[in-house]
Amino acid sequence: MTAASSPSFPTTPPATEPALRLMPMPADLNSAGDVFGGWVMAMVDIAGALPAIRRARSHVVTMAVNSFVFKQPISVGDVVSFHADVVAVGKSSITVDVHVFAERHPADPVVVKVTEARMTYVAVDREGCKRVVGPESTSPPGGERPPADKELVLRVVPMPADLNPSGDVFGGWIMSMVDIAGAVPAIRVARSKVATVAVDSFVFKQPVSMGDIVSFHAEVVRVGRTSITVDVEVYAERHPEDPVVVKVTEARLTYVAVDEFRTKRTIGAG
Ligand SMILES: CC(=O)SCCNC(=O)CCNC(=O)[C@H](O)C(C)(C)COP(=O)(O)OP(=O)(O)OC[C@H]1O[C@@H](n2cnc3c(N)ncnc32)[C@H](O)[C@@H]1OP(=O)(O)O
Repeated sequence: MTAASSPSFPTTPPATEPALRLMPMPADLNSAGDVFGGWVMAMVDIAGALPAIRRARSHVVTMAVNSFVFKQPISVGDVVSFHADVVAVGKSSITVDVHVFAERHPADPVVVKVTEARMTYVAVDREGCKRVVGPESTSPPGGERPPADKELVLRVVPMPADLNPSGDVFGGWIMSMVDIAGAVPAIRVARSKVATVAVDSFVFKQPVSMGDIVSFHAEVVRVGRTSITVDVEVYAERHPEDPVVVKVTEARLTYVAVDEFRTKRTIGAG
């Protein structure tokens, strides 16, 4: 691949899996009540780095923001998908287009394009010195495969603030992300807000480490009168030089459909 041409961004989400998929929280809002632009910029930077790391098979540093356009605001409750594609590879640099879509209004879901950006990263060795990007590897990551019948609902990269004193990712972080992940399909089925009523089972099978790309796959396994039970499986992709995927957590949670007064409501009843 040679130098990147002018950005040409899609207006609808591509069929490929997103690099990141997140649900912003109230702490991510600005004073106007929309998601803070700095949050979007930070997530675009992380999302763009992921295919760059895979292509480089090493760590990368962000060299430049070539273009960045906020097309629509993002709101709390949106499920935000960051799609990222390598568009050019130089001697040590990798240019990535990131296009961001928000799914909103669970009662009548719509997907809107919210941001598009072009970012350039430089491959670095363990000492932080730039290195030449080698030939592309076409082999997929080794290890386990996420189940085809469970939807990828969230994909997140934990940060140093999410670590416990042992240096692994804090179990509470994983539990909160599983809770959010399970709520995504539950909200779609309920077509309203939901409240978590129970964690039916939760098993930490492997630790999650800094640098892992953590994917949350979920499937609705039961719909009752007011409740929705969801299975969530969590996989971590690690070791960018020789990527491998491991299953780290599995859980079952139950949510209850609630109205605007937080009172339970019958699913499917208006
Ligand atoms: C998004 C968040 O808010 S997460 C924050 C943490 N969660 C909360 O704050 C929720 C606090 N809990 C509540 O507000 C209430 O318990 C509600 C609104 C969720 C439910 O109201 P309740 O009157 O307690 O509900 P009730 O006992 O009738 O159970 C409702 C449904 O949940 C199911 N349920 C209740 N307890 C459990 C349990 N331990 N395990 C599995 N399912 C359960 C019931 O079987 C019932 O399902 P169905 O209607 O499909 O047959």
